[in-house]
Amino acid sequence: MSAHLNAALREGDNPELTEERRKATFDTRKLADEFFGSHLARRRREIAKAIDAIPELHDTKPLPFMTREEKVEEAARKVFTLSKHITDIVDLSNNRETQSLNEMVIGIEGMPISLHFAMFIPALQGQADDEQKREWLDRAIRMEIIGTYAQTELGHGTNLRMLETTATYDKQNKEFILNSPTLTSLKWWPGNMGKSCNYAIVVANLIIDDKLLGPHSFMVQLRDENSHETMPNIQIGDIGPKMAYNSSDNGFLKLSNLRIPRRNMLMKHAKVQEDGTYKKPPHEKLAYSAMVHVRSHMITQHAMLLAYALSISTRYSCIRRQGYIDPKKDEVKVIEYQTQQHRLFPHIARAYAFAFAGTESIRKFEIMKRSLEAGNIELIADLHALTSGLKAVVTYLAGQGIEQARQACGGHGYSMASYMGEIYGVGIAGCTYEGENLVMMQQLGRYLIKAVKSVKEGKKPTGYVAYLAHAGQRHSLIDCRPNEGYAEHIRAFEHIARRQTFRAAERLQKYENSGLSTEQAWNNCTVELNRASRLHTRLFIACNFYERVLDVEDMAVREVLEDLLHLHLNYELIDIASYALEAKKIRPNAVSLVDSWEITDREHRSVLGRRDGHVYENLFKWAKSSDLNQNDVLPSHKKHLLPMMLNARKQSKL
Ligand SMILES: CCC/C=C/C(=O)SCCNC(=O)CCNC(=O)[C@H](O)C(C)(C)COP(=O)([O-])OP(=O)([O-])OC[C@H]1O[C@@H](n2cnc3c(N)ncnc32)[C@H](O)[C@@H]1OP(=O)([O-])[O-]
Ligand SMILES: Cc1cc2nc3c(=O)[nH]c(=O)nc-3n(C[C@H](O)[C@H](O)[C@H](O)COP(=O)(O)OP(=O)(O)OC[C@H]3O[C@@H](n4cnc5c(N)ncnc54)[C@H](O)[C@@H]3O)c2cc1C
Repeated sequence: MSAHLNAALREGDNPELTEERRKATFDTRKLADEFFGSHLARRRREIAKAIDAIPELHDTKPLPFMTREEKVEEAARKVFTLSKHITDIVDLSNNRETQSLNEMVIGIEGMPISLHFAMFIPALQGQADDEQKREWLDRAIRMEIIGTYAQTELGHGTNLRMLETTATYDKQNKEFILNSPTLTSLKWWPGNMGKSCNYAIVVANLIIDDKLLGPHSFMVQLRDENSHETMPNIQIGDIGPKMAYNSSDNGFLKLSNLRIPRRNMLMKHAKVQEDGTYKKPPHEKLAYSAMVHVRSHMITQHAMLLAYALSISTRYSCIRRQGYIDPKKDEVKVIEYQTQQHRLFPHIARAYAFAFAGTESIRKFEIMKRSLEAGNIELIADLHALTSGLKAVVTYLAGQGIEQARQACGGHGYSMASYMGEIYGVGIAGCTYEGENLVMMQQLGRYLIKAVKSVKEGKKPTGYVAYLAHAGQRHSLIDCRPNEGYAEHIRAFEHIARRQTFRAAERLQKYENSGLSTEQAWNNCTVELNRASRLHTRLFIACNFYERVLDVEDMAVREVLEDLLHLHLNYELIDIASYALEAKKIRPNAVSLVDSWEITDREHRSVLGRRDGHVYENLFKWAKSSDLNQNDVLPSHKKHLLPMMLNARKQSKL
């Protein structure tokens, strides 16, 4: 490719990076079109330009230099400023555009209305009936009210059936009485609940006539709409600092026999009539729809966090020179080391693979939503299984990739100037929220076991589990030759996933036959089952990547994506079996592959990942701006250390 076509080339950049960009074999804009989809890629460029022109939307100082209070204030200031400009910049009905705007302006550390958009509005859309939507959804979209999703409690997050918050129906007054009967029943963790929100969808166990009917969703007003003071019978507050996400006020909530009208239970699916008659939802788990919504969107978000970390460390690896490969020549860029390439490139391939899988999971969610609107509940189980597996595998592997990217930056990677610590902290939170990863793996495990049972009954499952019914002709990878093309790799993947799934199913059967209870037998097999879920999900990601690459029209882009696909399939197979690895072809395109993510410096917030590559002068500038450098001698030094030393000196003179 001729250099002038590389959109990332600019005058005045660090020559080390310019040299890299001149080597690109493809147009980074065209690859960005594939990574994001051409509409979003174009819109992201327009959004970045619009933000450049509005100084109030820029960070007032680097976020790592701010205290928690300053971060919370900064996020609130930006949300307010954005509210004046947002409709000029993005189409509010487009989730991914709005998400990109948030990432560029506010960043990844949280903001006062994260949960409002991530769960409060989706829960209303999925669970409120038409009349309730008219009452709350429109106001929520206009941001007249700000809400959150309050489900997790101090004592229970995973096991939703044991939530202790109760909603008892009082027929006489046609009200629900919401109560937190114990310390462990306090709602704990909901984002923005501590200080920012004035409403919450509270998940509570419904009780009618002393009968426990399971978790249901209730609209609760937390604060006065004018004074923002806490409403009577409610206690709320912030749960304190966390590993990351410290711009967000995750909160606690205690409800003391709070009375709310009957119509505050979200009644699109389950219903409670005035006389207390209960109508079951058409699918038992429809009340969990907001979680499935978030899980299906988490895949692209975590692909992006991985992309942030990798573009920082790939660019930095091309300006960092250290050591020699040929002692007669200059010190080399650290990217030249085979180990550095091995450390970074498979994760670059994964970032692309995850982004494509994320686009697919969002597409599947939209299809399920439309079919549900038409009264069809068939797709719910498939989507729950798919998103449970993807959420768990992608958040875990992305976290590993971010940590490798940090280590690839050496000492400077440990400074917050790189921003790696925050990206990692935010990334790994995804392993826990929206369902702890190992628990979500078991949800997919249940689905796989059912599929095995149906294969054994002579049926042919369809969709993502169809491969379980294919007779595995080969029993060992020894027969598998990579020169038969990528389809052969996929078959090897299928073979490994199928073998593990059958192994787990057989072990489960053995324990069940031995007289153990279903639950005990299940617990004895969960390591094997989770392994099967992990392999199944990695097969899905690989397969989706393969099919996606076949669709690419631009030949230069297709070629580089095929290089990544080749690396991905081999690396993943090595990770799950033993196989050959080929990473050298990626080297000339390394910087351009990360440039294609078109992450702006404003969005990166990283000195090491600067697009222009001028790292060292800016690291020095960064260090000088530390609060600790504002005084030559720190007050704390004068107060504690200096007297200590003076005292020691005095003592030694005695
Ligand atoms: C920005 C984000 C901030 C973060 C926010 C949060 O974290 S918010 C808080 C996030 N919190 C969490 O994420 C909490 C995580 N915990 C949970 O989601 C659930 O309690 C559970 C899924 C672990 C178990 O639930 P359980 O004990 O009720 O169920 P079970 O295991 O006995 O299975 C029974 C059947 O139900 C099926 N099924 C289950 N879920 C779904 C679904 N969504 N759809 C469809 N189906 C579903 C399952 O497949 C099984 O089907 P089968 O095989 O019988 O045909
Ligand atoms: C940053 C962040 C934001 C959050 N935001 C929200 C929010 O907005 N709203 C909200 O309601 N909640 C929120 N949460 C809470 C979150 O959803 C829960 O913490 C999460 O679902 C995990 O549940 P837990 O804390 O009960 O973990 P636990 O279940 O206590 O997990 C502890 C360990 O037990 C294991 N374990 C538990 N059950 C099983 C099982 N059945 N089989 C095998 N192993 C098991 C897990 O694998 C894990 O190793 C947030 C959490 C975080 C970290």
